[in-house]
Amino acid sequence: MKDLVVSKLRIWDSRSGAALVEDSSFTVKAGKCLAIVGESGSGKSLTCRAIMRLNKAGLRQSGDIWLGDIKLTALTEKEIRRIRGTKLCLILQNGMRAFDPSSTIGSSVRETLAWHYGWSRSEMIGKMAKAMTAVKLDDYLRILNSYPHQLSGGMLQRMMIALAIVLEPEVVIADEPTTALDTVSQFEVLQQFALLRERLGCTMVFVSHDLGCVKKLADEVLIMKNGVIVEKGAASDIFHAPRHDYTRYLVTAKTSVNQHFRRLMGGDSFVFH
Ligand SMILES: Nc1ncnc2c1ncn2[C@@H]1O[C@H](COP(=O)(O)OP(=O)(O)OP(=O)(O)O)[C@@H](O)[C@H]1O
Repeated sequence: MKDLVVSKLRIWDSRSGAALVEDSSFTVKAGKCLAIVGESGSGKSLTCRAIMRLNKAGLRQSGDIWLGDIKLTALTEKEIRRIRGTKLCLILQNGMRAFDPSSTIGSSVRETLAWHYGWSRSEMIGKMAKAMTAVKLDDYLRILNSYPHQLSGGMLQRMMIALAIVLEPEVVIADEPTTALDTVSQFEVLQQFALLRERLGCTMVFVSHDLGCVKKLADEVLIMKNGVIVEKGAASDIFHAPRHDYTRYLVTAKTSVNQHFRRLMGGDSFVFH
């Protein structure tokens, strides 16, 4: 396992020249989970996509990104494509957009796995069945034969986690993977992320608006505002001794929402700490 190092990342719109992410530097130690938190439009997704080298053509980026001794920003398109999936895996907010809507889940998965590994069809199904059982997708044949629109958002997210289990990447980047889900599915998917980390020992970058999720998963937290990192540090410090006004605002806002909810529900048991 290797550290993921982002050094002086800058992203801008090549047409307008507008800076979207400015001088962003951070390290995710091997096996640790970094949460990126910030309001809408603060540059969280662009940062994740820059690591994957998946930002749109109209955007430019400078700065270096390393995974151990591999300089991701210097790889050719062919080389980075090999690394996506095997070493880096991106899990998106909307499972519907991750799978081809005109193919069954099984054929999308087979295509991804065949691209990376020379497994036979039965080997692939065997591995996926095991991984799907691990994320509580029990009726695996029915699910593999379904189209994305026939599955719920929570099932599609768990399907992506199952795929990550099979691909065993070194780094999992999850861009708001629970935002589009109802509260029960959010809780279940979050549990699966915790298990994924335990199982693979992978490094994780987890983008979330939800400080409850962040508290559950993250070792380190990075707070972004208007394309700039305003604070970074150990999760416990961010929650208990935030230094920046904006971080204090986020933490206080969460605490007051929780207190309000607690008063409404008449106790602690419903609050997601
Ligand atoms: N392809 C693009 N071309 C131009 N500007 C873009 C492009 N993609 C994103 N942006 C802009 O870059 C800024 C950061 O976007 P980004 O998607 O990283 O925000 P975010 O923090 O992930 O927000 P959210 O929580 O809403 O997903 C926003 O102002 C957005 O409008």
